[in-house]
Amino acid sequence: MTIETVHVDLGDRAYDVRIGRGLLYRAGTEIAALFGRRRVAILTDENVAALHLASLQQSLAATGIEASALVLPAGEATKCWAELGHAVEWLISQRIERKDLVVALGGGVIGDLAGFAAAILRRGVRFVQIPTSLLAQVDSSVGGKTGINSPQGKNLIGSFHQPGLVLADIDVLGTLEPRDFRAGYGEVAKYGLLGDENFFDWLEKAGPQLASDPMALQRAVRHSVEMKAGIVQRDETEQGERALLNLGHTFGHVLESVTGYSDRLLHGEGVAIGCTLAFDLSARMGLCSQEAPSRVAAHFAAMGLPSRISDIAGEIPDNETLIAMMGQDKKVQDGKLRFILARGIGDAFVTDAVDRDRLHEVLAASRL
Ligand SMILES: NC(=O)c1ccc[n+]([C@@H]2O[C@H](COP(=O)([O-])OP(=O)(O)OC[C@H]3O[C@@H](n4cnc5c(N)ncnc54)[C@H](O)[C@@H]3O)[C@@H](O)[C@H]2O)c1
Ligand SMILES: O=C(O)C(=O)C[C@@H](O)[C@H](O)[C@H](O)COP(=O)(O)O
Ligand SMILES: [Zn+2]
Repeated sequence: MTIETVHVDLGDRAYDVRIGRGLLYRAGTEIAALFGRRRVAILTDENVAALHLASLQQSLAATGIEASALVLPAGEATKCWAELGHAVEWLISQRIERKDLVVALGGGVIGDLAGFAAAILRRGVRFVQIPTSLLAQVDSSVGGKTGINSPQGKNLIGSFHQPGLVLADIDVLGTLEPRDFRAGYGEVAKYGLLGDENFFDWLEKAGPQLASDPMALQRAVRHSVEMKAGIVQRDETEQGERALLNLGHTFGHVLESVTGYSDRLLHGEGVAIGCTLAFDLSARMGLCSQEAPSRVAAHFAAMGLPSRISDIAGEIPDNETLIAMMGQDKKVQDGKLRFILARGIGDAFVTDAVDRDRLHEVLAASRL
């Protein structure tokens, strides 16, 4: 299987996303070819470090690149002020200069935190994404959204800072825990739901085999990255079309916040529930057929993903509280909630014309 390249054309911030097998072992060569032998500071988490850090370090050393590494705790709670401060102070202590490289080796948590650390260190240091989770390969490593969470809302602190290179090695996905693989799949399905019904049709057949079929997996990663790159190229800072990538997230982010950014609900699981709720809301508002939300929920169930609020263990605050918390969403304009709704599978759009009664109905039905 070949290594494929998706180019993200952002003018002087353009970069390549390289996708294929064995890329971790080629990281030193790929990085040296593009940036020369600059010093590298790797940020990673404890799970990824145990499995993949040595391979990256060997690859860099073999190319004559000097690298040091900081290992952070694994999990969503790491996207916080304390760990950001820890990472930035460590990078300063390593005397990382603007033209050196911060390398994010990990899932979306590490990518978001490392990218934000690189954005604010010395007002901007170059960085490379080496995404190791399915979610990070198909979504978070591309597009330059970086940041951390606030107890008041998800990703409320951050900046746009594009990577200079993304290396997505399909082989490293083989060590993911099944639950983390499934959660990442939530974002894969999102692409079909927001803009490509043919892709969703294919996923309905190929999805259950993805984890054991590297060719199908690479196709899913490449297609997702192509879709994201296209949207980001047209709307880098989310003035319009990019908000489509937020399908399911108005619901999902609030559910992540109220579950304390914990293992009770992973980001991709929140996206799966949120996408189902967005389709249910669309159907109740007469925008799409009643079959569409059933098809979405059935596919997530077939993939072992949750699709209802009642699938989350433990207490969830009442609907008034959830809707009040949606007021912190970054898509809010002039105090008005904006949602991504759909006319059908693969046909999403952004709107502030949301029927509050139907919103209550959707949330209530999802708890049954
Ligand atoms: N910036 C963006 O555009 C964007 C897009 C989507 C999601 N996100 C963010 O990404 C985060 C979720 O990312 P995630 O699902 O990757 O979570 P994560 O980074 O917590 O990774 C999930 C788990 O998998 C482990 N892991 C990662 N790679 C592994 C591997 N190869 N083998 C074994 N274990 C591995 C991690 O240690 C962790 O325990 C959320 O914070 C979300 O907000 C950002
Ligand atoms: O890249 C984007 O744009 C996205 O919205 C991708 C989402 O999957 C991702 O979770 C993103 O971090 C959410 O953005 P936010 O601005 O709502 O925090
Ligand atoms: Zn997401």
